[in-house]
Amino acid sequence: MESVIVAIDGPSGTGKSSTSKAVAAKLGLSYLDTGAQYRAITWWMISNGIDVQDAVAVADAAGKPVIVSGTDPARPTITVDGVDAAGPIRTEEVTSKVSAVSAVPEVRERITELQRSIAADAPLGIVVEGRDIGTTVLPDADLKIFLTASPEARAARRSGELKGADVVTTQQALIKRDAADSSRKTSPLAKADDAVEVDTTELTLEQVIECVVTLVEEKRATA
Ligand SMILES: Nc1ncnc2c1ncn2[C@@H]1O[C@H](COP(=O)(O)OP(=O)(O)OP(=O)(O)O)[C@@H](O)[C@H]1O
Ligand SMILES: Nc1ccn([C@H]2C[C@H](O)[C@@H](COP(=O)(O)O)O2)c(=O)n1
Repeated sequence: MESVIVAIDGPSGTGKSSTSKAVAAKLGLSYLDTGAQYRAITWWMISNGIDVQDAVAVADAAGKPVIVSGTDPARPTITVDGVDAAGPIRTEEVTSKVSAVSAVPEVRERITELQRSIAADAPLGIVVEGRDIGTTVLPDADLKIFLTASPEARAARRSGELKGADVVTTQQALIKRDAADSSRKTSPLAKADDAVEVDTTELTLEQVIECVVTLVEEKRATA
């Protein structure tokens, strides 16, 4: 079967990771969480005492950490300089600083290059999820999906994950991060012109997965 490249973009909490992992597992494809890579470089900056608001310092250090992503959808991994970073990259501190670090062009250049080489090496194809995959990283992807959901639905999903987190505070934090990610100069969060938009507000995760699997199969059938 022909290799297939699927790009899944969208704001925070729309279901990109859950959907991408499940679709990749069902179709026997590799999986790449590009948000984890931006979180990993942010964690490295914090751990090395770099002021993330100092874009020049972040740019100067952007080439230093060695980031390795494992692409098995059943067990995605991420290491920084050989250290497992899966836990540390999910802290509140990293979440609050990742938009500043990922807005620095030198960071994006470095991570984009890494993403393209991982996608090119995937033997049967890959599902890559993020914010700029369809527009910038893989503009020739076979299928582009842009997931959306209302801020209320996204906040409710996230608060369910972060046990006991206040929904209003969670919603405000999501909106703030999306605004920063959408307004940066270099490859902002955006829907590609040829992406299929799927509003997940009223859909279960299983329905979204089924919808994307069908779109991939249709694409393959007409290729
Ligand atoms: N359609 C859905 N209905 C209900 N819950 C969902 C749906 N899609 C995802 N979820 C849940 O919402 C939460 C966030 O999903 P996920 O991490 O996949 O979103 P994301 O878009 O990758 O977010 P981020 O960009 O912030 O990493 C998870 O707990 C997931 O199980
Ligand atoms: N392709 C991407 C993926 C992610 N980012 C940045 C912006 C996000 O706020 C952050 C964390 O992503 P998440 O783990 O929430 O998916 O990483 C980006 O700029 N480009």
